[in-house]
Amino acid sequence: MGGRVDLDGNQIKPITICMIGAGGFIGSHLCEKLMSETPHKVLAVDVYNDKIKHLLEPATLAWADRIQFHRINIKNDSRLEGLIKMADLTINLAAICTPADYNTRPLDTIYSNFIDALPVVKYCSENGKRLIHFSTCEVYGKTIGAFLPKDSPLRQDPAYYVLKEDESPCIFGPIEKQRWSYACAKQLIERLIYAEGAENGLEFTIVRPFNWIGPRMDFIPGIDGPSEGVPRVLACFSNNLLRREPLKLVDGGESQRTFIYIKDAIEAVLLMIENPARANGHTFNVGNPNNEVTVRQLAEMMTQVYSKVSGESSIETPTIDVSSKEFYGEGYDDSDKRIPDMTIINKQLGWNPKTSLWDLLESTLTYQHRTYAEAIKQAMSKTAAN
Ligand SMILES: NC(=O)c1ccc[n+]([C@@H]2O[C@H](COP(=O)([O-])OP(=O)(O)OC[C@H]3O[C@@H](n4cnc5c(N)ncnc54)[C@H](O)[C@@H]3O)[C@@H](O)[C@H]2O)c1
Ligand SMILES: O=c1ccn([C@@H]2O[C@H](COP(=O)(O)OP(=O)(O)O[C@H]3OC[C@@H](O)[C@H](O)[C@H]3O)[C@@H](O)[C@H]2O)c(=O)[nH]1
Repeated sequence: MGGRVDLDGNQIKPITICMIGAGGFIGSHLCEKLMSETPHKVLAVDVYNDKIKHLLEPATLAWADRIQFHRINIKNDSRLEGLIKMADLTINLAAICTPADYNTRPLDTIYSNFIDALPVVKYCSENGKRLIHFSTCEVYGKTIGAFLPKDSPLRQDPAYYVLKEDESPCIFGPIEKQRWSYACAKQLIERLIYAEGAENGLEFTIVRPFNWIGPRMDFIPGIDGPSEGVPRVLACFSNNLLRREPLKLVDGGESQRTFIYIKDAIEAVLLMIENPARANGHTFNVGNPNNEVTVRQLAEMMTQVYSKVSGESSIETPTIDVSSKEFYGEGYDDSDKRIPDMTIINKQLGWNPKTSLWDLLESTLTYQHRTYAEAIKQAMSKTAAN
């Protein structure tokens, strides 16, 4: 670890990072990377720590003196400012960020993504601390192309769908489509952070993740999360595959997404952490434009990959269609297509994603099978016995 240098050839000095939401999917991978490959210290803040337990115990771990867990709900805990003051950099990951919540718990969603983030921004600004804030690709909303006639040739023109940090508009649906409560709250906190930078000199970086996926994402309903819970698509489809039930395609599975392997994305975050002069004042798309699929194609690929890694044949009817109203309830809406432009992150940090969709699904579904297959079998035989 000694002699590590940044992109400009300068020695990297160890820093202390206050990581809020460190116990979540992205936080757990970021903590792992920081512990295994850097000398930095982490003050890990979250209400849960199950996903980072392996980094906190036993006390004999090589990095034991570099990571500390603080069980804090940032909504109402006065210890937060002290931790931000102790750190050189704050990374805010805390949020409600599963689409099933946006239209069913819009108040919690808006409070979590805007109101609860306000003190974090304020403490960083007042104490002259650097902030890396996690926003989302959802701030772009729908593409301009989505409003063109279905047969318009302009739909093929990247100018109408590639999402650029410094050019693309943010296009949300009407207020009664509460799906956009999340995107809108994230957009406003981005604008506030930007304004703190412009008016009060806050040193900030905004990250817009484009569907990062991998091990430890969300939960498997009825195993390590509520049976009626609806996680993001990777965990929904994993759950269906593990239970040998059809994968549900919302509104025909026509929406398009680009998926990036969590480990590629974490490389980008580490570059931001260690190259402040290149990252400050910027908003970065972090995604993999080469991994675009429709949700239907994702379902088909996951079915094939799962069959390979589990050794089980796939079921006769691998997918079924379901309406968004049935699946998510009233007020759901969707982003049609999400291709990140990579110019800015490439220029500032020289970063590019590496892992193909097939490869990232193979390693992720191998993890899902190893972690959950036995527990699902037991849970299902218990239900059958009752
Ligand atoms: N995973 C993605 O592809 C993706 C895409 C776009 C944006 N993001 C953003 O990245 C961030 C992290 O996402 P993730 O996928 O790791 O989600 P996650 O739900 O796994 O992690 C969020 C963590 O924040 C914690 N948290 C929430 N509210 C808190 C509070 N009041 N006090 C303390 N801790 C709290 C949760 O307990 C959880 O561990 C979020 O801001 C999300 O909006 C993620
Ligand atoms: O079982 C399912 C689950 C989901 N889907 C569809 O799959 C697509 C992807 O769904 P996800 O649950 O991963 O969530 P989305 O990509 O819509 O939003 C995500 O984007 C970026 C982040 O800010 C959040 O993590 C989340 O809002 C959507 O079109 C959804 O309707 C299904 O067809 N079936």
